[in-house]
Parts: sequence; C-alpha cells; structure tokens
Amino acid sequence: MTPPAAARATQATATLRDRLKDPALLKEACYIDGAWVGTPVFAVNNPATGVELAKVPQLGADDTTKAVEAAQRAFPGWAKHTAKQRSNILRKWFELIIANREDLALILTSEQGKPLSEALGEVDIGAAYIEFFAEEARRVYGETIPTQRPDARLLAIKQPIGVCGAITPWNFPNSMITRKVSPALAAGCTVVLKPANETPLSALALAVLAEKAGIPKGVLNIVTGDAPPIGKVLCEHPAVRFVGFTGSTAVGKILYQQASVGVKRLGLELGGNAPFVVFDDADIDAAVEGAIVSKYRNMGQTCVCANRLYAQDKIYDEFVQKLSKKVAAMKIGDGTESGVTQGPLINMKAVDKVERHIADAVKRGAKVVTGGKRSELGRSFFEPTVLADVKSDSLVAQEETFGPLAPVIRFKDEADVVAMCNASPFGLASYFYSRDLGRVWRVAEALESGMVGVNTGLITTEVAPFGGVKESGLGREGSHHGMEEYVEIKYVMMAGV
Ligand SMILES: O=CCCC(=O)O
Repeated sequence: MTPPAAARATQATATLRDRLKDPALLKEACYIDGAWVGTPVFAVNNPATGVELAKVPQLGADDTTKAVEAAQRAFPGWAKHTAKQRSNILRKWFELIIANREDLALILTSEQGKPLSEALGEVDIGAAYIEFFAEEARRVYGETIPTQRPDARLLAIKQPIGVCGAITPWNFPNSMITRKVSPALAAGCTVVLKPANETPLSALALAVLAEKAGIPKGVLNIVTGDAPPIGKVLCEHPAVRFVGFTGSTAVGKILYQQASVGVKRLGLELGGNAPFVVFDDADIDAAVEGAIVSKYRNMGQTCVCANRLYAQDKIYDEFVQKLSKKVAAMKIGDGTESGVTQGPLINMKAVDKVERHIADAVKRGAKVVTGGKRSELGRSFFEPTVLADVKSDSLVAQEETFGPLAPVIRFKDEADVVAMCNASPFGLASYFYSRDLGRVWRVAEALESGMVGVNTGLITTEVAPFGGVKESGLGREGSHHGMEEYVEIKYVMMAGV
C-alpha cells in the first residue's frame, strides 16, 4: 500500500539522512550570527524522484537585514584577525569538506540531480577554491610608489571591502558558494549568502562545516527564502559593499540597477552562449571527447556549456557521426545509480526550453540525429540530443539552452565562423579545436569571450580567472584576480619625512 504524501516525505527525509555518514550535515535551518534559526516550511525535492528531502525556512527582508547587521558587527573582528589566522581557519574548513566529500556529494546529487561522480568532482573543486584562497589570504600585498616629493613616501595598501552579499545558483550548489565565500573570508570580509531555492541543502551543509572549522559567529550567514526581497536587501543595505551573483543575465541586470543606488561593487557571472568550433585540421576524436564534456556535463546546465557547435565542411559528417554515436550510448537515470551520466533536468520549465529549441531548429530544416524527446523515465529526464544541419539563425544558436542538446552548424572558413561566434550579446566561454598554431593564436585572440578553451572542453580550475565579457558579466572569480574583487585599494601619502 502506498503511504500518504506526508508519510512518504518523512520517509524520504529519513532516507537521505540515513544514507549520510554524518546526518548532522542535513540541516533544516538558516545560519545567522552563529545560530541556527527559522522554521522549516519550504520543501526541497529530489528532481530524480520528486520526493521531498527536507524543508528549509522561508526568510524575508527582515531576517536578511538581521543577517547583514550580524555580518556588520562581525566585520571589524574578522578583518583584524591576522592573515595567517584567517588562512588557518579556511584551511580547516577545506579539510572538513574533503573529509565529508561523500556526504556532501550525496546531498548535492539528491537535491540537484547531477551524477554522483560529477557531484564528487564539484565538491572537490569547491574545496579547492577554499584551499587556494586560504593560501592567497597571506599574499594580499600592497605597494610602495616612487615619490614625486622628497618629503613624502607613497603607499597603496589593500583592505577588505566590508560586508559582502552572495547569491548563488542551483546548477553548482557547492562550488559557486565556495568560489565567492572563500576569497571574501580570506580578504577579511564577512558574508551573507542566499543559495538557490532548489538547492539550499548543500549550502547549509557547508555552513555546518564552516562552524566546526571555527569561522566566528556572524562571519558567514546563510538565508534561505524568496529571492527578490533578499536580493533587494543585499543590494540596498548601506552596510553591504559588494554583491556577487551567479545566474541569469536578466536577474543580473536587476541587481546591477538596485546596487547602483548605493554605488556598490558587483561581481556578476551571468548567462553565456558558448560556441564550440571544430576546424578541419583538428583531432576529431579529441574534439568529440571535448564536446561531450563541455556540452553534457551537468546535463548541459552549466554556464560555460558548449551551446552551439560549429564543424567545418570537410569534417562535418565525421564529427556529427562520432559525436552522436557517443551521445546515443549515454545512460540516463537517477544520478546516484552507478553508470548514469545524465540525470534529470532541474524542472519541467527546463524541459520545455529544450523542446522549444529543438522544434524551432527542426522547423528551419535541422535533423534529429539522436535523442530529441523526453525520456521514457518521465519527470524531467530528457534524452541527450544531437541535431545536424542546424541553421545559424535558429533560436538554439541565439539563446542559452541549458539542457542536453548539441546543435551542429556547418561553416566554411575561419573568418566566417569567428563572425558567427561573436554575433552574440554574450561572451562567457568559447572553445575550439585546431592543430594549426597560427590559427590557434588568431582565433583565441579574436573570440569575444572572457575564457577560451583550445583543444579542451573543460576550463574550470581554481587557479584561473573565471568570468565573462559583454552581457555575460563583470569581474573574475578564482585565481589571484578573484581576491581583488574583495579588497579596496587605499592610497596613503606619508609626508613630513
Ligand atoms: O555554471 C557555472 C560554473 C561552471 C564551472 O564551474 O565549471
């Protein structure tokens, strides 16, 4: 007999909790000023099964203001910690995450859907950001400036910017948090974080470990709830000096406007429409592997996913045939099952968009080579798809699909394809495959994007600057450049020498 809905939900919560080595990582409360607060009312569901995993509080503007005030109170004390003290605490947080990586990955897959192997990879790179910035905390150097006045000495020192807001997306519920929070904390800033409503459990689990690592109360605060009122407080409260956001360009523009009132600094990692180009001198097998990683990682729900693929005339058929053979062999299912490489999409709206892009491309003459429809598993499972003979004016080449759909467009020459790549208001990532050294330089320099992968489909690493140009955003995350977002330069002239 099927148990009633409420009992089923309780069972599901117990199921995830029971499967964790440390059940205390599954939190149903917000973390403000070092206390776990709020009534759990908002259900978090597993997209693979639809069952409820847990509930989290639905906080609003007042509680967000309290969180900002807590961060404001904690700021002077945290900023006065020595760089080494901050570094040691961050290092401890990193170690705890690694020690709990399997639990964190299971929570991540359960709430987000990606295969467990990818979730483990995300937890590892999420931890790697913390490790990197724990090291970087000790290298926030200033400078001395050759003087124009014999009686004066000139310095530029770097100081933490202050309280930071962070708003993070559901597609990378762990690493997008650590990529923002760890440089902020390393620099001496305090943070109020709003995770995505679909995936708050990864954020709360990270906070459990942050508390254990000894991050003082008020330094990291987590607020779950309705995005617009929380985002408005983060953008408009006078104590907040920086807001970091990863998400859609449409929301990024709203935050940009709201933050302009208090002239705040913003870090925006927004939408993309990454081209993936295969020239006829490329290693085709390597290009196919790169396309698989770039396109189908996280079921195509990655901001740097290849969105439109361009293959040159001479190798077009070979590339499409080899790509679709691999794609047709992918295993769809619950991300916790062994061998699954394609989990469910985050929700039915995501499925609708993939279907809309396929229908539009087919209407303009494209052919479905493999996939093309909802999976027989139901829910938001969608067959990984390859389309051939796609026209460059199709919707799928203009808008980010955010799903497992590879549209392959034919091109003639280098100038032709570079023009198509750059004919977009977005400029996050681009990829191309070629073995001609001259072409590699020319094309890498010509592409209008913040990041370029040459002969690779995977460019993310904690040591490199991640970010876009044009409507794909502002600022850089990761690498030593990522630290610059969280410090202010203060110039000091010491006269009377
Ligand atoms: O979707 C944004 C993040 C992608 C990544 O970290 O590779």
